[in-house]
Amino acid sequence: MLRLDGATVRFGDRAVLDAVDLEVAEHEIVCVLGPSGSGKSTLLRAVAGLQVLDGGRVLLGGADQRGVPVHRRGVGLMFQDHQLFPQRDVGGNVAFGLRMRGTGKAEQAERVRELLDLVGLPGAERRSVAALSGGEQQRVALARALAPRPRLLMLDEPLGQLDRGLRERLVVELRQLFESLGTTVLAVTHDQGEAFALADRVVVMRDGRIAQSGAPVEVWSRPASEFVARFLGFDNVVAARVTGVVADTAWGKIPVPEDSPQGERRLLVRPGGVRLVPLEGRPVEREPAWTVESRTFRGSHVAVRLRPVDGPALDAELPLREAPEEGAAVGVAFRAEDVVVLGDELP
Ligand SMILES: Nc1ncnc2c1ncn2[C@@H]1O[C@H](COP(=O)(O)OP(=O)(O)OP(=O)(O)O)[C@@H](O)[C@H]1O
Repeated sequence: MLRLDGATVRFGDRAVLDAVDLEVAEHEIVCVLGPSGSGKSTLLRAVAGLQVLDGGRVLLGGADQRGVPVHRRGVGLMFQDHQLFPQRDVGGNVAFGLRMRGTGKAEQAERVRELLDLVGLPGAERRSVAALSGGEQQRVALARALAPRPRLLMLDEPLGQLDRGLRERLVVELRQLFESLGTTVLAVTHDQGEAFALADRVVVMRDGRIAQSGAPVEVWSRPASEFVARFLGFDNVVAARVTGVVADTAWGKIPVPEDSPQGERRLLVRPGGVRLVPLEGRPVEREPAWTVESRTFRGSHVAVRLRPVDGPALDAELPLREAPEEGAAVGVAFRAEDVVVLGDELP
């Protein structure tokens, strides 16, 4: 459906998109994720035809889009601030793309009715958009983008301004809607939760390049690099020397999965993979105690920060009944399946 081939955009001497290769298959939902300024919006704009490439190609359905204007690309766009027309009612907004294409009045009305049903606003045609809540405006913007049946729907921070509860509900609705319609979607967001809930595949960007691409569960469980791990909020990263299935670190010897990269590496320990073990009966000189520096109740678990005798702090996630008091001395063990030996950063 969509292919980017070495797509490059420069502002001055800085490549904001740096030879990006990306494919999106028909019916696939791809979310581009990355910190502010990593080039996500520029990528969308390049696909839409709002940004000219300095190098490489954008292909839609196999056809090079060089010189093809925005309205001829057959893509639907939905931006963060909705950009609804305040002087038009809901129906007028949803019908916009259809009017532009010269669709007949009766067909427009039928399609608008169908889309408002679909996005959960049945019968809202005559309502004023100014009187809608943020979530309702978002639905109208979505209906408007879907009305002309675009072959590719592109969303830029689609739920950006809404409050968290509403976002979490809408993201589930969006996914169900796109699945039932078979819509091909390319979305960008800086919110990992949103990307992981919505996407079949996530693409993590850094400085105009793709740092990792894969199914949500794959990226979550095996971040490719320290950058991706930290971007996903994993802070338990430590230098390690890996030999076979054991890593030597400032946190002691840590078991690692079989077939892990060997030698001098960075190592990620997911907080859920830290276990506490009783100190009694253990030779203290071999297994020095850790101190519980802080504990924070997080609802479903307790986040415990542990400090070794010498070395960086380690975060653990424990069930409430297992969480020790602040200041307690504990022993620590690691589950190999929650340890990831990180790959090298891209050059
Ligand atoms: N027209 C422009 N002229 C100069 N620099 C630009 C222009 N548009 C974007 N940039 C720069 O390109 C970089 C990437 O911008 P882009 O909007 O693609 O990032 P982003 O990942 O979408 O960020 P955000 O999450 O903050 O929207 C930024 O550093 C931005 O300042």
